[in-house]
Amino acid sequence: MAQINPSILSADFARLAEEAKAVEGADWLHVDVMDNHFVPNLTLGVPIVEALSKATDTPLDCHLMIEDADRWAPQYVEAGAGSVTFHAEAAAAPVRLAREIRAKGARASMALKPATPIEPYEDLLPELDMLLIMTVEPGFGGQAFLDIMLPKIRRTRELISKHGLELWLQVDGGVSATTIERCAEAGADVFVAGSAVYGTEDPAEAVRALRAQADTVTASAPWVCGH
Ligand SMILES: O=C(CO)[C@H](O)[C@H](O)COP(=O)(O)O
Repeated sequence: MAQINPSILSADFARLAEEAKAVEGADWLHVDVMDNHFVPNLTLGVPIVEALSKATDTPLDCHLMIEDADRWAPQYVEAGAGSVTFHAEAAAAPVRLAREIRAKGARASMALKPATPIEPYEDLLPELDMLLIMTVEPGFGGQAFLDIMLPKIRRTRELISKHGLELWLQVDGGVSATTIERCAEAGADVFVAGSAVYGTEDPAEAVRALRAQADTVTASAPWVCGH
């Protein structure tokens, strides 16, 4: 079954606890951590992740768009994140970092910006629980989906199948009712959606509708491993 992870980047930051509760049927809550260095935007850090983890039963999927990921990522596990995604472009030692995240008890995930190819990371895939392919340049919600990322999603799904891995394949950026099926057909099974969830009157219903839409594709996909 497809997973839908609402991105709190599109939520009301003055009411984060309520906004987290508004999507409690979601699989994970996607938390965008930005440092104004790795991306040209600044959001939140460890103390807010710690507070959010106490405010909701939905597990936190923390996406670190920050420099010096090796130093900071383990602190997000300690703050309560169930999954921590670091960027390949920001990690000095991605294998060591993924092992540290797993050893601390969270799922380890690595993200690729649009211009970063998957091929140099093929041998690292067994070290990861999830691979995130950015379908916009990271930094802001509400951007248009980059169709040119679909071949990379397809190639990544082929590598996952080739190695027989149970790795989740997440897409983030511009995911909506008009793009989610294309992502699912290409091989994604975890979908981050910001404005397509929080930009609606009923965020919980938006999550259900997106999941149902993605499931029309993933239900018959040969690569679904029943998560
Ligand atoms: O990581 C992100 C931006 O860097 C956000 O998660 C993403 O953009 C979600 O917003 P939307 O669904 O509106 O594109």
